[in-house]
Amino acid sequence: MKTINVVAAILQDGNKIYATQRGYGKFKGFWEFPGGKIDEGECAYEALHRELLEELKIKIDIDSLFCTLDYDYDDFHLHMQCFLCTIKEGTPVLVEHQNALWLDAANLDSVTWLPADISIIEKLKTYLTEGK
Ligand SMILES: Nc1nc2c([nH]c(=O)n2[C@@H]2O[C@H](COP(=O)(O)OP(=O)(O)OP(=O)(O)O)[C@@H](O)[C@H]2O)c(=O)[nH]1
Repeated sequence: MKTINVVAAILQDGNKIYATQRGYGKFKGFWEFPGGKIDEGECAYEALHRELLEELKIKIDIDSLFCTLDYDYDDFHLHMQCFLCTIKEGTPVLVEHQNALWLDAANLDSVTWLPADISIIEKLKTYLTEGK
């Protein structure tokens, strides 16, 4: 099975995280962290800066790696690196996504996350409530 390497931004503003809703494709309507595939020749950081500029028209600061994740979808293996980030410049504009929400720990379960993201959500709740 082919592996795709993806980077995702866990955008933080105080105790809230930015969730975006996919606007196209097989998982249209599911919620995710903004980001996308690492292109050939790019490092993870370059890919994340590029994706956030393309998808949301924002410049970000990448603060730290929150987690890496491996997940088997039916047709590919996902390897995803998730970074804690903050917005450096701009206000998000939804170029590809159909909706977006700032969610705190109590509301993280109020949307339907992509299957691979469910394990991150549990970890994020602990991080947001206990700071670890
Ligand atoms: N961005 C993002 N992708 C995720 C998450 N969780 C998850 O399973 N994925 C999967 O990772 C892949 C990322 O691809 P993408 O479609 O966002 O990437 P892209 O913008 O480079 O793609 P495209 O232009 O080829 O559609 C998708 O298959 C998506 O379902 C997540 O939280 N954020």
